[in-house]
Amino acid sequence: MAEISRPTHAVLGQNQYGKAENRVVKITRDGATHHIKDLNVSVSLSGDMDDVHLSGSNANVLPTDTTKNTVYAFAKEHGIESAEQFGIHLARHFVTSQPAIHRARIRIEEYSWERIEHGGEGAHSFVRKGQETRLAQITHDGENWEVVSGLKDLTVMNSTDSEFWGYVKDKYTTLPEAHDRILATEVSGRWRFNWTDGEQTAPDWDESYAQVKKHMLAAFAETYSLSLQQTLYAMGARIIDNRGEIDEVRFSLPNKHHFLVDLAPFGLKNDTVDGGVYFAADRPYGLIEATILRDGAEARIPVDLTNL
Ligand SMILES: O=c1[nH]c(=O)c2[nH]c(=O)[nH]c2[nH]1
Repeated sequence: MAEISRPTHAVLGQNQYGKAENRVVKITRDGATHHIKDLNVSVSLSGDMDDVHLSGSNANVLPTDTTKNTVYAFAKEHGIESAEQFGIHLARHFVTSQPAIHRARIRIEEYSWERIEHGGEGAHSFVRKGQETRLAQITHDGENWEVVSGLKDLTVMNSTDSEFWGYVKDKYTTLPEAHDRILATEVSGRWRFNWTDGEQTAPDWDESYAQVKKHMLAAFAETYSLSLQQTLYAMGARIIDNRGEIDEVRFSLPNKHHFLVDLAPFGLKNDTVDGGVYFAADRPYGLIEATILRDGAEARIPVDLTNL
């Protein structure tokens, strides 16, 4: 092979590779009753990959095509118990079976389906749930594990019990103070587990997810809100206080503004008191983001959740 000359001033930095967005749908048959797991799995591997970048030798490269095949083969051979468990299994496989691969990161989006209830035969018809997308990211370096679970696109609204006033006013401030407003957001959240040692019993991933979502929604509903920031903190703190397996929570919450429409030109009074008519603005939107940590824990979830 011809030696490729190296640029003199260039040094290879962080690199990773793998097959992104493997869409895998697994049907499990239990007689006439079927079950669906519908995932989007992205594999990212790193390790001794200098040669492939610097000299073009592929001797250490497990093809991305193989990583794709592994995702499908594992779904068939081992099934998909939960996104987290499937990701752990894949990450362990890549790191332990390939000497040149020292770190595997598996990202999974899970789309949920619910059964179509009908009078006919069989239980094999489903409708895609329009609610949130469940997320999981599993990282393994041969020794430690990091599992971050989450969700996105969970839209929630409180039609009262929200105020926003007492804020700083400068010469550009026009926002009227609100003593009864709509509070709506599309929750994007991530939470990091303190399970890092593969020898220790792993959490029940599905139960944990269900409980985190329950606490998050209960805190949203039950918090009398003086700002979306306050509601966000209440949501995160409630998770930390109720779920001992979680050390860190991060939220990115767009404030989905609802503005009372001025109906005075039509002789109509429009206020919140007797049920208002609102304009639901899609942009621009306030964007409120924060991390809530267990006391003493280290922040590891990226600040920008689009990077996870
Ligand atoms: O809950 C809110 N937090 C803000 O920081 C803010 N800023 C704003 O204009 N409206 C709101 N609402």
